[in-house]
Amino acid sequence: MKLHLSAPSETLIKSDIAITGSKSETNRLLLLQALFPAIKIENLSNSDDAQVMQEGLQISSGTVDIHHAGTAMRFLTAYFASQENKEVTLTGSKRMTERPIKVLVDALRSLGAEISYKKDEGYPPIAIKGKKLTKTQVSLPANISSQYISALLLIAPSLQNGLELELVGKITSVPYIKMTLGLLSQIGVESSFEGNTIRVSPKSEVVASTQVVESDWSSASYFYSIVSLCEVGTEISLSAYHKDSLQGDSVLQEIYTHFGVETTFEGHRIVLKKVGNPKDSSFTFDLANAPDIAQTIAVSCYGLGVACYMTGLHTLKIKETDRLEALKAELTKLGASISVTDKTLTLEASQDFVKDVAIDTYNDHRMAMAFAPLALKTSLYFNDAEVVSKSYPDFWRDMEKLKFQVKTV
Ligand SMILES: O=C(O)C1=C[C@@H](OP(=O)(O)O)[C@@H](O)[C@H](O)C1
Ligand SMILES: C=C(OP(=O)(O)O)C(=O)O
Repeated sequence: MKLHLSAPSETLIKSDIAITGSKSETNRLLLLQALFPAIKIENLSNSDDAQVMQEGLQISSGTVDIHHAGTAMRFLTAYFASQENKEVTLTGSKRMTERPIKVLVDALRSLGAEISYKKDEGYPPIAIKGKKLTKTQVSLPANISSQYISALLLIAPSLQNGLELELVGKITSVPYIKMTLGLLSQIGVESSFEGNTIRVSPKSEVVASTQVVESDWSSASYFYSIVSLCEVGTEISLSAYHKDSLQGDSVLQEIYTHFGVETTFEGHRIVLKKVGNPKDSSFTFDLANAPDIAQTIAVSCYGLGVACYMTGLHTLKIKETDRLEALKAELTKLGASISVTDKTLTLEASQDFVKDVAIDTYNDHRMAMAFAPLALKTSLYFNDAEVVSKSYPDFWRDMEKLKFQVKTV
């Protein structure tokens, strides 16, 4: 589906949007629910990634296709490896077969798991014969993806003696590890995270509880970007959020103050208000703790005509696409001066927006959604605009609620 997107006729926006549950929290809780059926979940993410996770958890044998969902791939690998009577092949989209899984497979094998590669060593598809995992200690590199660590932590309470993880190297995407431990704590599982060691206690059953998923902060990022590019006075409210979020992307509240966006809580709604212009002409951000909002911020900076230098982007190359190269290609088409390394991005200040560029989305939901706010500066086309469903199926409908003109072409 190709879309044409142009700005609302009025760029002083006042609107309310409801966002569904965090896909990261949802996919963790779905796995925990499979291990501990006393858990009930509310405000589930309606994303494709949560859907494939739910479907995957129903299967006991045969092939599970998790499409583009990184968390589902990694979390289900650990789950099936620890389930004695299940035997599956886990596969996914072409891109998924290029996203590394060796660190997790090695760690699970060292715990006693039986996993083999069906094609390329180190990458999906993988065949898993579930087994009772009896070892209790494992050491793994922590600088490639935190999802490997979260996957092990999620199955840890179901192992007879719990698990001790030794994290080697610089730990990346730390808030996602803390989110996993936070959710374990919410269901009554004890853990500790000191230095490079994480310990999780075993738990044979949990007390029945209803876990209400907080809405997705990564999805909120696109509205932060929109508000930053609108007139002073613009106000968008989003539901439902907490001040004490488990999601690292809630750092948006702080980051967007630099671009004149103020966040206030009204009960469980956040109100994003444009109160002024960017405080500087050049910004530096380290996004090692919040990699999923890098694209949003880069495009906001371009739209605002400010320069930015971003570090901590080493995980971007192995996500839905090589996000650094994709950002470079699409921003360059729009007229930007941008350079990237394998972990940084440098954008020069400029405000020359080429009109009606067709943004390529590279099977990456965040490429589409991150560029959409730029329609406030110049009209754009989006190729394969349906990619948004990976995390936010209602995205284009919500853009229409804000009175953006969304036309299928
Ligand atoms: O655990 C999670 O839910 C996630 C962890 C992050 O991945 P990395 O740890 O690979 O950076 C993030 O990019 C991804 O969207 C979701
Ligand atoms: C990187 C992402 O997802 P995943 O790794 O779970 O595919 C994302 O949603 O930005």
